Amino acid sequence: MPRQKFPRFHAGMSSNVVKAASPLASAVTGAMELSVAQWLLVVCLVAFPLLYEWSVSFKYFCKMAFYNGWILTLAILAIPICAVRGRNVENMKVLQFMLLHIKYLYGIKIEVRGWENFNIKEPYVVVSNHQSSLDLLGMMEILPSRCVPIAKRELMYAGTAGLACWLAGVIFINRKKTDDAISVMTEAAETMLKEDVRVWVFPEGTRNHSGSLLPFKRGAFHLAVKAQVPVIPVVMSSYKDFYCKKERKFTTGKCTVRILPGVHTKGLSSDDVPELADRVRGMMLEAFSQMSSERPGKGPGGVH
Ligand SMILES: CCCCCCCCCCCCCCCCC(=O)SCCNC(=O)CCNC(=O)[C@H](O)C(C)(C)COP(=O)(O)OP(=O)(O)OC[C@H]1O[C@@H](n2cnc3c(N)ncnc32)[C@H](O)[C@@H]1OP(=O)(O)O
Ligand SMILES: CCCCCCCC/C=C\CCCCCCCC(=O)OC[C@@H](O)COP(=O)(O)O
Repeated sequence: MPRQKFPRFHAGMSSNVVKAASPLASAVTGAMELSVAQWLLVVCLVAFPLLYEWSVSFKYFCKMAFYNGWILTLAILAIPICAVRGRNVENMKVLQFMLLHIKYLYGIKIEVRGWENFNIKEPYVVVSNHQSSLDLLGMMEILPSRCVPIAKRELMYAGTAGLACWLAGVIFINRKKTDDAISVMTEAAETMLKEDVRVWVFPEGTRNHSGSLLPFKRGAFHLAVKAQVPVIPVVMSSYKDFYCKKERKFTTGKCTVRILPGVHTKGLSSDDVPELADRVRGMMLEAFSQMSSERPGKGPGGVH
């Protein structure tokens, strides 16, 4: 004879009794039924917002991780769209369009001054200061049409972002091999004229958040002199009020981007490059200090 199976209702019955008795006890019983994984999830869901609001560093890491992760994700969408055209500077418009909203996500207000200085039909070289990877926001705000940045070669290997950059015609240079970098930039001078392309260079050659400008590398100026095209300096104001890598600070804030009048290079030769580079750096430093002193409640001493 098959053994009769009795429904095992004892546990259920007792919990029903408890549930009826008190909602608190019911919650406790419910919690006791959670698996370890569910417990971990609950702890994370509670701890994350608390930690995010309480710790400035945690907030900084989350915001930076999301910034990079979001760009890598957007690049997944951008790649097939760009791939239709193949490697083409027009693809930079796709990247620009897809990146423009990020400033809203981060509550960064960008004010642009000097738009009229970009009203030049011929190709030119844009040179700008380089504080952090957040420069991408200011860059995308004003990027002229058919303009490609020069970037360190390592960026090409940054997963989907690297591929998207390559498809958009970003010029990669190997900073460890000066001769290679120079020959890539010499080729760029020819391409600028032949294909009506503008080039964006960070003449400091690396990120610098010291509150001033590093000495300029000369590649951008050789490039402009070789192509005999103007150099247009662009200055992004200090991020210090809302972003500081050292202090792990990243809040909302405002950045001013100033496009300065172009500096002509017609008739200049490579001998004139050091003087040209110094002159442009002087203009940018002056604009940078001026913008810093305009910050509400801050004198020029506010910049370190
Ligand atoms: C929706 C999805 C989106 C996904 C992705 C989104 C991304 C969107 C795209 C955005 C990309 C943004 C990328 C930003 C990345 C920024 C960077 O990577 S910055 C770092 C790279 N850039 C630079 O380094 C540019 C500035 N550097 C230079 O110009 C340098 O001069 C150099 C050419 C790299 C060489 O540097 P170095 O080796 O340090 O040597 P120098 O001392 O500067 O020069 C030595 C010597 O050579 C002369 N010289 C330099 N350049 C030239 C030249 N073109 N022609 C001739 N001669 C040159 C120089 O004058 C020196 O000689 P001198 O006698 O001492 O004067
Ligand atoms: C599967 C591989 C995953 C790789 C993950 C890489 C994460 C990067 C993700 C997104 C890239 C965002 C593009 C940001 C563009 C800005 C680049 C930038 O600012 O480069 C710094 C360079 O100018 C100077 O470098 P150094 O200061 O000399 O150092």
